Amino acid sequence: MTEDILRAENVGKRFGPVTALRDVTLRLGPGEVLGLIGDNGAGKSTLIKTLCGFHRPDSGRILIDGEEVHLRSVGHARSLGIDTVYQDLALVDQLSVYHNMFLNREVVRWPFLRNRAMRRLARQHLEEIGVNIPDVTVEVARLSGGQRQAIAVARSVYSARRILLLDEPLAAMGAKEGAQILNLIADLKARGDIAMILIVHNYAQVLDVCDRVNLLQHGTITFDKPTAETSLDELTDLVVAEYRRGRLNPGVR
Ligand SMILES: Nc1ncnc2c1ncn2[C@@H]1O[C@H](COP(=O)(O)OP(=O)(O)OP(=O)(O)O)[C@@H](O)[C@H]1O
Repeated sequence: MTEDILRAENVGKRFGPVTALRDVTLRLGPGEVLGLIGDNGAGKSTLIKTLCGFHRPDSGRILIDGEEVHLRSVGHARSLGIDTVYQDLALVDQLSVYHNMFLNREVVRWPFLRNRAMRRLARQHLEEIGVNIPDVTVEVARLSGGQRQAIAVARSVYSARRILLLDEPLAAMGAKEGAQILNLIADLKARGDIAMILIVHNYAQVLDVCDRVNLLQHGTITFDKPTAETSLDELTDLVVAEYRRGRLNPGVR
């Protein structure tokens, strides 16, 4: 069996009285695309933020290539090859599109930033993925939600080296932009050298682009199957059943 590139074992995370993650065990194989689904508040974002070094787990452990790591920060995780696209984006509103695309990895010929090169590369990257931003020098504050999302995804896709975590990359996207991002994820997957975990609410999209799917319920993974062995009906039934149970037994957290 190939070794998992990323693994969480019995990870727990609490926020005061709320148990956001309970005994989460998750694995990600090299080049694999894992879809993470679950109800609102199930703990999906908390799990991504724990795997990318933003939150420290209260219990359990995280392993990269079979070796336990203690992620100290997002920067530390990035240095180990884990890049993230957050739900709440982390673009700098006052900076231009191209500056945002190269944030923290500016093209420099010491001591000067190579603005012209960054503008050209930003234009080229966006064009390659079919995202239409007419002017890469405008501040991102002036762009639509979908365009901002596209820039955040494009930025990570071009800098990702081993593991890319995407928290709802398709939120705030129109159908066309969403399809472009899905194509981009499919292209990256075809390259075969980047493993991804993807939070997506649309199960048809999960089945389209992911190799395996995990369902998170009340902070625990309760379902883990290759997408080839499941269906839209099964995924929908799981969530409807959970919804019924949750409404009948509130406070199970
Ligand atoms: N920083 C925080 N402080 C306190 N509670 C938090 C914090 N982050 C998350 N939570 C709580 O942890 C639980 C899981 O939240 P999380 O955002 O991980 O869920 P989610 O599955 O990503 O939901 P959604 O699909 O709505 O984004 C929720 O009850 C949430 O209120």
